[in-house]
Amino acid sequence: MRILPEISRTFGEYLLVPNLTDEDCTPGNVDLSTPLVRHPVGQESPIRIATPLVSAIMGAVSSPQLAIALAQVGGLSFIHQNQPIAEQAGMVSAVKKHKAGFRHNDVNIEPTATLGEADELLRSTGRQVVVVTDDGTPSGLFLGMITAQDFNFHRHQIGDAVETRMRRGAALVTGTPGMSLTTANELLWDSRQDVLPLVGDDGRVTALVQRRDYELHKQFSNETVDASKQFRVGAGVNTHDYRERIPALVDAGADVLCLDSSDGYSVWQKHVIEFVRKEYGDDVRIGAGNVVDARGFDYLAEAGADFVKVGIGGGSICITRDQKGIGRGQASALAEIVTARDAYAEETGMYVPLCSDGGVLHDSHMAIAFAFGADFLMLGRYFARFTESPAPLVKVRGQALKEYWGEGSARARNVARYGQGSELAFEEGVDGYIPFAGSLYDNVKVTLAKLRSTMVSCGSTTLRRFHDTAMLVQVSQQTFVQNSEDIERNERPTVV
Ligand SMILES: NC(=O)C1=CN([C@@H]2O[C@H](COP(=O)(O)OP(=O)(O)OC[C@H]3O[C@@H](n4cnc5c(N)ncnc54)[C@H](O)[C@@H]3O)[C@@H](O)[C@H]2O)C=CC1
Ligand SMILES: O=c1[nH]c(=O)c2[nH+]cn([C@@H]3O[C@H](COP(=O)(O)O)[C@@H](O)[C@H]3O)c2[nH]1
Ligand SMILES: [K+]
Repeated sequence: MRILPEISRTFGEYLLVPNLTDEDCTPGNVDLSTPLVRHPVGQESPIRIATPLVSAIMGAVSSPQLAIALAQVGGLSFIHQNQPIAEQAGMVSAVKKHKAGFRHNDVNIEPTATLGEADELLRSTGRQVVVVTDDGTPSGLFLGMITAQDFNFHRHQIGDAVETRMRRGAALVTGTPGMSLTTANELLWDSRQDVLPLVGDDGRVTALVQRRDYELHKQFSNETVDASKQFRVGAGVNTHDYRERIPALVDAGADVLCLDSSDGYSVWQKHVIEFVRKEYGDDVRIGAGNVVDARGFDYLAEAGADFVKVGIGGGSICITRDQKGIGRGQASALAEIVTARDAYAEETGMYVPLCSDGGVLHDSHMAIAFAFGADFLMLGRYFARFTESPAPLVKVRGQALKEYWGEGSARARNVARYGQGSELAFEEGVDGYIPFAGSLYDNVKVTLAKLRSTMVSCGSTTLRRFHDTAMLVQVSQQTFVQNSEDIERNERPTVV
């Protein structure tokens, strides 16, 4: 037995002390881009992301819709692996089919369906338009489009047919498959339509170009896309069915894989990385974890992991520390592993990025994690709160909430991992609710503005410099209560 000579610390126990801010150090000059996968020191990582945030490998968090939104703002999602292989591969390919600027046509309805059904489809998918095809499928013949502006239940009956209100194909301006995005956008603006369908010679819709996407593209010019302008997407894998799951995900177009486990310091993870290298060389990138000390990092880096994920028991839905008694404060774990990462880079010439996973409760914790030296952050609770997450939105006593459950909870039905048949021996996660926070686009914008502002106060315009020069101080509990304890909060609505 050995006891580490330290107290295990979390993000909330630290504050940053500002450094000198000079004329060039402005929020507009801050570059938040970061390497995602291993690369020789001094060279570019083969995959970089402009926004250093990735969504957790969780059923309540990472769906195609969230993955597309997050890629639009420069981050990356990891589609969860706690589902049949074909379903996960289907989600990956749904993201890949969504070329930036060109939306995959996947929400369709028959002309004889009711306006009530069209309304439900618009709401449940969060889309602006439903494409009407003769058989209601994406491969049916294009007949027209229906949007929320085309009907109103004060004027029209819920049971009226879609064909009574849809805009007919003949009256719409359409584009042709293969046209450039610039041409398509020109047509869209000339037509004054919100959506331009691209219709092939066979009368089928291949893609949609939306005005909202154009505006988003202008707003977020740092989309995470591959060489053919398709959004990048990651996928979780496990150490059990990887021989079948990995080839299916690679075929579906996954850009990067990540082992999803509470404990990555195992020979099982080494076997999976070896499998990937043998089958695909460096063409397929795979992150590994989670670990909480330098031994775990060195083992996975040596095994060839493309990035290493840090964090055991720090997640908002985690009960691993109670159930198994394993874990470590996220700040302490990161501090040790950052040193190991830099030593490994020095010795081998290979930089293996670190992902800090879990435990971000406030936006300020993100800044602390980057100051400690994380290359990017994986977030569960943060993204589950948004409109785009797959978690159901519910109302409890008038408050809008999103459901959020851990991958180790009974709800996730992650029974295979324990190798104990259909009985889940014990739970390792919570199944609960968190306050609904609105759209990912609005929230990420505010979060990144805060991060830029913190970095400016600390005199840094890059994450690396921020880490190299950050001065952190450990605080007493009293520091947080002292300045607001006798103020009654004025409950004005705020952006979370
Ligand atoms: N980050 C965290 O603190 C935590 C995360 N979770 C999440 O819960 C989910 C499940 O995680 P785990 O329970 O760690 O799943 P896991 O599948 O990695 O491990 C479950 C058990 O199976 C064993 N095992 C793994 N591969 C094996 C193989 N090929 N042959 C024989 N035995 C093997 C492991 O040693 C372990 O005892 C993941 O989504 C994870 O992210 C759960 C708890 C904590
Ligand atoms: O103890 C746990 N039981 C679970 O059921 C569970 N599910 C996910 N995770 C881990 O938590 C991370 C997300 O954490 P946050 O919500 O704090 O962002 C995730 O990224 C995971 O690392 C779990 N941990
Ligand atoms: K272990």
